[in-house]
Amino acid sequence: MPLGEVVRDKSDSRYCGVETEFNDDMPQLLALNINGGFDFVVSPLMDPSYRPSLIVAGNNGAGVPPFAGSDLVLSPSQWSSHVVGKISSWIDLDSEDEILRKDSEIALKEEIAWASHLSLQACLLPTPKGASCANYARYVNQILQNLTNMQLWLRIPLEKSDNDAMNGNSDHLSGGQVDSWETWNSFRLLCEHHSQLSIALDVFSLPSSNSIGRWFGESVRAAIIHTSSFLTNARGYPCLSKRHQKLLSVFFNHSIQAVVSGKPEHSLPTGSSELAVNHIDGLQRHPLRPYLDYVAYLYQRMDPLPEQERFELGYRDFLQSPLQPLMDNLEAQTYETFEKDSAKYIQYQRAVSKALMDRVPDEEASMIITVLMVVGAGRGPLVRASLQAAEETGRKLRVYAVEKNPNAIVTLHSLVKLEGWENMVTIVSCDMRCWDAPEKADILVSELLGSFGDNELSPECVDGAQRFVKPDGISILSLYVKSHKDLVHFETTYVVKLHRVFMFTHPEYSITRSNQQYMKLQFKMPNDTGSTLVHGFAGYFDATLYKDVHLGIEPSTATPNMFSWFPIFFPLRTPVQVPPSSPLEFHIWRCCGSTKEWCVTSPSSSPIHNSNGRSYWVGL
Ligand SMILES: C[S@@+](CC[C@H](N)C(=O)[O-])C[C@H]1O[C@@H](n2cnc3c(N)ncnc32)[C@H](O)[C@@H]1O
Repeated sequence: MPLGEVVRDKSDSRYCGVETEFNDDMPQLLALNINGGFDFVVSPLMDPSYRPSLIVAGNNGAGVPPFAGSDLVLSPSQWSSHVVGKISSWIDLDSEDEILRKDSEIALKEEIAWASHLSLQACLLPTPKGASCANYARYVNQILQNLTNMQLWLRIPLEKSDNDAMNGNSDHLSGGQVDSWETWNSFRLLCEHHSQLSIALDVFSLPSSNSIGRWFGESVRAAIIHTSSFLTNARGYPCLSKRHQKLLSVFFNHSIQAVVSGKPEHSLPTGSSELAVNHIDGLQRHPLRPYLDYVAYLYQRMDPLPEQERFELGYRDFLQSPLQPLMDNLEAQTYETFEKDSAKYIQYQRAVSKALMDRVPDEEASMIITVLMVVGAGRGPLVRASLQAAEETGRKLRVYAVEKNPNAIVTLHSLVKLEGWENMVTIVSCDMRCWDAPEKADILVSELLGSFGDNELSPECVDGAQRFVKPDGISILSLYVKSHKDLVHFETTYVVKLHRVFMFTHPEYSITRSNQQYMKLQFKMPNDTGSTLVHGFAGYFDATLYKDVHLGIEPSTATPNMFSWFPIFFPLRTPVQVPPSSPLEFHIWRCCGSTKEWCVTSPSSSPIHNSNGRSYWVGL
């Protein structure tokens, strides 16, 4: 699907389109570009000289808008897979000139209606012309209410002047400063963040990295790269600066497609193979082919997506309710997903091995039996990891597998039989908080962490189980911290440092530790970022299983290739706009039963979210 998600793969080249001029011979235009190697064309749908007022005045209302051919010139699948409609760029719905404004209103609706008739997947809307775009946004908003599947890509130049470099050609901000993000932000706010409104970024020279970073939190669908942005390499071929190259890789990583635009600006050296092969299968070589080849080269040289990221592709930016493993009984499918995450169990096995060696000296390995309890055993992967640790360290183990889900217990029983663990493993079908253990444990193994560490069943359930750990016993998980990061997008590597929020240790016998906690965090926006819109906060955890063996998803120390946990997202009901250099103050409370409440107090106050756990709580 040329206009669909870009799945990075060496065999997949469906990522690059081309912007074309008006051409009423659509079959020829398409053939030239598709045979020339492009995946889709961004093409005007209507003669650019058309103005509704002229037709109505001159033809007594009988005129037919001069569209690029009829719908019959291409097949429905060609229209929808290979054409992005480019809405006329003269359109200016906020013009002071009333005739132009009226013409713009009519033409915009006509062109969008035609594009819908053709079932195009997307239309490129022209860049808002002035500081005010209210009428343009009003019309687009009306259109969005009635669109079925089509996406509207608002064309926005990637530009932001530095504070001191006033740029006289600004059409966005007072005082001559340009920050095109502001234009986009105001437009999408007027359209209430409609999910079918997205962005096509026009890339010329590049602003600061911090300000570019904001765009990766937005729904950018295409990056339009102009031939004038290309440099010339030693062999005379077009190439991009290092910063542009890096930007393009990040675009590809965010499934943003490239579109080459403009006239060829590189006359290739005489005798080059490009010039020699100017006919392929009887067709003229595409004049923009060297630009496409260069973009293709950048795409192809990227490493293929790692297995884990491939697995996670379908989950990108998809909000899921956290699991409730105590209140609900998890399903087989969920356990199966956990069990595929071998990175997690390898860490547990390492931690149990270290604990066993600390607990039992080599000389006594054959005489001492260590009592290990897995609480929340599910279908047994931690039991298996523990037994493997015993085998690899030559220690003897007696395992209790405690699980409250009766369905998982069925699997545990058949696993024990199948693996011949009958003499080593006792299955206990019960809630760990009320189990009357027949003996005390040397090692307690648990894994009841949520994405934010404490937002599932730790620490409450694990606290409930520590009754049956020997006073000098070991808890594997022994410590976990949760950290916070402000966020505009799940994949954004954002510019502020992570902060530590809450910390829990196990076993915990101190009566002074309260599971109810409060933290105020202050983030400061860098001053070259421009304004940002904060939609919420991401939460991560990092856990020490035992000594130096850790497990976590906090990005700077994340356990490689582990996919059981995605970050948690604390949304803000209304996004908060944060000016550059301004502090962003966030408060979070951990209340009874791990319920969270949160709010922002600077630069402006939000309501307290999830007051009294009214919307989300963990059933304990
Ligand atoms: C996140 S799952 C992990 C399962 C298993 N350790 C794994 O890695 O696949 C947590 C398990 O703990 C169980 N559980 C939750 N609360 C429990 C409780 N209070 N007592 C016993 N089991 C509990 C759930 O039924 C679930 O099987």
